[in-house]
Amino acid sequence: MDHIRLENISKIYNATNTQAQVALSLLAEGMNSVAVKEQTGYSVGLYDINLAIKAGELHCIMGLSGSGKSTLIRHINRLIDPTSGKIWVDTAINAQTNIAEYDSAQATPSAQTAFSKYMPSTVINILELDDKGLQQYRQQNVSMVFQHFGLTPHMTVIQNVAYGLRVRKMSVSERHDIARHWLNEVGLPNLENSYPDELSGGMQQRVGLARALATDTPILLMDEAFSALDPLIRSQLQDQLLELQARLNKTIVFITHDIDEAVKVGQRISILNGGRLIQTGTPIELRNNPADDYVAQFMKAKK
Ligand SMILES: Nc1ncnc2c1ncn2[C@@H]1O[C@H](COP(=O)(O)OP(=O)(O)OP(=O)(O)O)[C@@H](O)[C@H]1O
Repeated sequence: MDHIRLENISKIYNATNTQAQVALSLLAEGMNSVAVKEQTGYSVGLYDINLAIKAGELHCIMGLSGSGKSTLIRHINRLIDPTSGKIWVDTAINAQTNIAEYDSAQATPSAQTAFSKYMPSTVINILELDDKGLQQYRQQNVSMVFQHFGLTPHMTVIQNVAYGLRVRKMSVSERHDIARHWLNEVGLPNLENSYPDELSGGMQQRVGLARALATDTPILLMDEAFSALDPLIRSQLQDQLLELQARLNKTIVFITHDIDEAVKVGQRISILNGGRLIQTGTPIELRNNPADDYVAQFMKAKK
């Protein structure tokens, strides 16, 4: 069952719609994003991305610097709006959904038609949301873990973790109970009254993870979340994420430029190059059947 589907998503930065059409036409003719930038002056974030992310999968987005990874993930919570395309999200899916049951209850002849034909009321194009709808979508469906943690320095650890719950009409003690639970889950009990700068990088990112998990959203976006950490700590957090994912069953979109990390944590990996989606597959599919040299080089670089 698809949870998120990007349909013909393109993003041309700093261009009006008319200006962007010039860049899009060149891209449609096969010109690469560097040449398009040289010729038009516009940066290509993404071009014609079609990608379905399944409910409950940990999906890695891989690619070199500038390939469009951050641009892609930021479309899913609409920190960035595309130049063109649609973004479908099934808002009926939550982490508690028994995906197997849900799947068999839906007649799904193909992934392509499942969204529009069989789940019309819960599958929404998030680009059509108004401000209130967008706020609600963000609160209920999607949370994010950032590369540089993004913690608020003057708040204690527990206040940081409970922060996302403030918008829900919950008492402080309720919010703190939930925050305490998640701090425990990420292996950080007894640090609730510390401040972020008293913690190591690895601990700060555990707080970032606990904060994202505390909101109980079904979609978790992780943008190079472990990239700033030492290899050993990074590996521990990868293990912890896999262990949590096995229990929580969230849909996780995980950006990394490290193929070893992608192969370790990703059930499927999508590889971007110059704003284009080159290939999506399991690590084994990518290794055995790379779509081009770029993918082959990545898979060869794997330790
Ligand atoms: N705000 C912006 N204005 C103009 N161009 C941008 C902007 N953000 C990104 N770009 C361009 O879009 C392309 C994709 O950038 P993006 O940051 O999505 O790539 P990335 O794969 O996440 O890179 P990195 O690994 O370095 O973070 C790049 O050419 C970049 O220069």
